[in-house]
Amino acid sequence: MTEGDGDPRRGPDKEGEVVVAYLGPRATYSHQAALSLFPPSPTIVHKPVPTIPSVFSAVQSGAVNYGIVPFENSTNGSVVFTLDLFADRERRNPDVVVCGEGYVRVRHCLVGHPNPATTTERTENVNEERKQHNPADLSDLAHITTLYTHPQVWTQCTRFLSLLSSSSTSETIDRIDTSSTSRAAELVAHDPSRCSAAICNALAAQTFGLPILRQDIQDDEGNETRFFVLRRRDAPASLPASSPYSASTSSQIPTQPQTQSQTQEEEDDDDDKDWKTLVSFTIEHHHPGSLAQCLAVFERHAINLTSINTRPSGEGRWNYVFFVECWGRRRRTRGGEEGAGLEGGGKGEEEGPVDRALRELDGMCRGWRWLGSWRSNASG
Ligand SMILES: O=C(O)C(=O)C[C@]1(C(=O)O)C=C[C@@H](O)C=C1
Repeated sequence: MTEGDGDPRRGPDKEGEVVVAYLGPRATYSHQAALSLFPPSPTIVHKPVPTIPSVFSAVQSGAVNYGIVPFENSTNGSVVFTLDLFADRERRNPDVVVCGEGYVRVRHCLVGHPNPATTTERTENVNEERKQHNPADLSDLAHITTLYTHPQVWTQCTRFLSLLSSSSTSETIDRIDTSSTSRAAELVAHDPSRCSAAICNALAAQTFGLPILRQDIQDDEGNETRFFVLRRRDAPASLPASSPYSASTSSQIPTQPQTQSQTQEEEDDDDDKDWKTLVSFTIEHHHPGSLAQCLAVFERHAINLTSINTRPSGEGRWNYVFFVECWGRRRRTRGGEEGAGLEGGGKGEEEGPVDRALRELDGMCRGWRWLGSWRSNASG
């Protein structure tokens, strides 16, 4: 594996090189997603960038081939930073689409400098025993006055954080948001007061030379985050063959014998099963039923929705962009502008249910955007 230098303007230098941007610095959960979706090889460059917006802009500008962004967490839901970048109110990332997904187990640790008042060689053993026998005993963490982590993390660790607050000797423990969990560890490693701690993963603790004070502090043992792989819409639609999740390495979709009662939509659906699509649209808010009519389009084409999200559209108060994720894939992706008439078809690709649904949606909403279709990699 080669590590990039963190400059989002640095693009693919060598022919055949595939550059994958992720939220850095090293060891973030996004980095872990990047490593599992694009396993290290001489042609893969994993490139840390400082923020989630910089992952989008590196993909949009073509500085990198792919970008990895968190989309939702099993404990606390949607990653609003990512949704806002897809909502793209300022039209900064019009060409960014999703082309893959991956899941990462999220096991948080509290990392930081040990409490000098309770840390001698002898007391360390006592502390260890105390932690094992009574996990609620946090008296060795009484020196912590400031916590750093990514904003998505606080509500994944509510139980531990309330225990920590109630056993703290300081009046309040300040919580400071950071751009990523590894950045939190980096800040704590350089904190001369040694009274701060970060919530991050075990690899980040090791990377920044910090002891792990508590392990597995997330509320849910099975805590997991789903990440998207981004590409430019004019780049190849699939992940490189080296990715374990590329279409060429996934099991082929079995061809089902057509039964007499199978409709055209059901037949198309078989071809596109295992694929997911993300679409955003805006509606006329003052028309009763306009959202229901847009959603009914998917039902008419027998398309199962898997999630719905909203974000403020930025066009007046209480107006929203709706995000619909559904099973199936868009087959026709070339040509004109989204939401202002329909696009031309990809060569040799017949329309499928998603194409037909988008055609209908076009006449029903104010504006819409296809945000990508990809082969699902659901963790079950
Ligand atoms: O900060 C990181 O390590 C990230 O990769 C970001 C992120 C997120 O934004 O959801 C990813 C997974 C966890 O849910 C917490 C933080």
